[in-house]
Amino acid sequence: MTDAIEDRVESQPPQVGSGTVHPPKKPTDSKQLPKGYVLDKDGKPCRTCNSLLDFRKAKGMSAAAAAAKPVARDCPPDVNELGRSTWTFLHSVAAQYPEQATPAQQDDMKSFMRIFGKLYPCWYCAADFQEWSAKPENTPKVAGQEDFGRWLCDAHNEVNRKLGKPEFDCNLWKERWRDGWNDGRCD
Ligand SMILES: Cc1cc2nc3c(=O)[nH]c(=O)nc-3n(C[C@H](O)[C@H](O)[C@H](O)COP(=O)(O)OP(=O)(O)OC[C@H]3O[C@@H](n4cnc5c(N)ncnc54)[C@H](O)[C@@H]3O)c2cc1C
Repeated sequence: MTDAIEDRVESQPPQVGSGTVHPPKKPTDSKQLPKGYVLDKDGKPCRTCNSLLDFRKAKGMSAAAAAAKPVARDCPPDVNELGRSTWTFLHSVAAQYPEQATPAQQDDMKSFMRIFGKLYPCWYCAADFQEWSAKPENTPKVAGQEDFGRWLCDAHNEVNRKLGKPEFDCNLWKERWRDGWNDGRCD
């Protein structure tokens, strides 16, 4: 590992706009950044760490212009689109996971979640997820579909709580992600 990479990995990523937590390496004028705006590990604007609105404002657009500009569908995701797509993928993986997983499938799932936690492309989301799932009571439950689906629902609810969103009723995870709602609207 080169010095430059070591430095980047070991240094705390910068957060500006929420009050200076860690100064960016390439100084940015924090007064121009929206409150709570998160920079990437190199101190540059980070699209997958922020809402599109804040990303636009950080690039100098007024709040009104940022809100009024249409959202093109074929652009890189912001933190919300990335999150929605990722949860869709993860809950769908849970919905297809075997009811009783073999030891090899359980190992695969544990590895997958461990690597997922390292690679998720919103650095502070990934860090919080890794910290939560490293606690003994929160390690992935991979024995079978019900276990894993409920564990994932709990993980998602942890993020919902952090963001001040309502918790999802985990008794309903299969209706939401596997079978469709009992009222038939997904048929
Ligand atoms: C690992 C991870 C960590 C994240 N961390 C952050 C973060 O730190 N900060 C941040 O701003 N964003 C974070 N996000 C993104 C965030 O979770 C949301 O995806 C984003 O805010 C968009 O939310 P949403 O309201 O569209 O619905 P989402 O939360 O994306 O949910 C999509 C749909 O899933 C269903 N759902 C909701 N909760 C549950 C549940 N518990 N179990 C099963 N189904 C459920 C609902 O039908 C909902 O409409 C993270 C995403 C992931 C995958």
